[in-house]
Amino acid sequence: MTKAPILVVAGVLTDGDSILITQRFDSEGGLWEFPGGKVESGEREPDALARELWEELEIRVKVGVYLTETLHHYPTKSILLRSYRCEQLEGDITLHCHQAKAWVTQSELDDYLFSDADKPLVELLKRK
Ligand SMILES: Nc1nc2c([nH]c(=O)n2[C@H]2C[C@H](O)[C@@H](COP(=O)(O)OP(=O)(O)OP(=O)(O)O)O2)c(=O)[nH]1
Repeated sequence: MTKAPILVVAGVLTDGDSILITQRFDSEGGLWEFPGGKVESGEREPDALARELWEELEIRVKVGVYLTETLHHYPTKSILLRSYRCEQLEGDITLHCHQAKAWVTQSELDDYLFSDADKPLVELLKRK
């Protein structure tokens, strides 16, 4: 039987022309992604995203417009990745769950290796 996909929310924060991306630890594959995480049972997606960005980056955000979703099947699990624009309200970014962060322009996104689930979002951001 196929397992239900894991619902994951990801935030796209911008500063001028730059977009924030974060890198998972090498022990987790070392790929780049958009910060966020799993939605807990009963949680609204924007609340989950705001919680994750606080836990992962120590920033308070306002979750804005929904961008896109991708259903991606990894060998051991399926992820439904739903992304939203976010606006930083408070705090200085402190990494708790990633080994690095980068602020990149649209054209620089291609220089980073993203999780497969993120590729449609990356393509969307390159066109925006
Ligand atoms: N946050 C995030 N996760 C992503 C992205 N792309 C992608 O495939 N994933 C996957 C990696 C993980 O398998 C899953 C998210 O798990 P996570 O470990 O970040 O979430 P979490 O903080 O709630 O996890 P945990 O407490 O259970 O460890 O989604 C992305 O852009 N952002």
